[in-house]
Amino acid sequence: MSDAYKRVAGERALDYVKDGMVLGLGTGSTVYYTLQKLGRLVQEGLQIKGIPTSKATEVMAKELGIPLTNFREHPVLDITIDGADAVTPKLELVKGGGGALLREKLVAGASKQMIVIVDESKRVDSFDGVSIPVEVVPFAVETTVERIRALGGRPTMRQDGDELFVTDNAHYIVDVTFASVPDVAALHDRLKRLTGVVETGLFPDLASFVIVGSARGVDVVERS
Ligand SMILES: O=C[C@H](O)[C@H](O)[C@H](O)COP(=O)(O)O
Repeated sequence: MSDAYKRVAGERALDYVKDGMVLGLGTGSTVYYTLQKLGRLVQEGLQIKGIPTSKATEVMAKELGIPLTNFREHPVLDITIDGADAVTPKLELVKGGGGALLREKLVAGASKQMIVIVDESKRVDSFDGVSIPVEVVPFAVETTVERIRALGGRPTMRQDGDELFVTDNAHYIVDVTFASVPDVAALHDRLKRLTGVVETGLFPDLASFVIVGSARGVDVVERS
């Protein structure tokens, strides 16, 4: 059922899209449904341009005939539509399950609005024990992992089969859990201060609202 919930949320986000907009195109299995419908709308005449948040999304958008642009031409985007791995009632997000967190954060941060699309399984009360992706440089990665451990995290290097997972930006991902995350922004800041950390998958304040797909249809959740 989760795919049906992803579809309903992913498609609903397009109700907010209008002719002439520049869109941030997120990454993942929920955005998949947004892209499929966006491709159909473009074929029917909708005039938009997109900036993809990953190579995978770029490939899919091109296959679907969605016109693409870049930051040089459009440094400010109207709306980014993207998924998430976990969402709290304050609309704090964990992202990066697909490894695209760095470009996703750059694109969302340059957008007037970020619409997050999830199925209801992504709603959590807190990030206690939730796996948080952290993008790190390969050089001295062992040291960076130990520094993350020293902050109280339980880090695991993300694998891709027998190899380490490599992001679109040629970095690694460390998936980290913390037993208790009382302050999401503070944890992001502590991780970000480590020299080997490029970016974290914690998005404390970027979501404008969240569209949640469930058996009830869709709920639009505002920050509480
Ligand atoms: O790196 C991947 C992204 O942050 C995704 O948006 C996130 O992992 C959610 O993906 P999905 O919609 O496949 O659950």
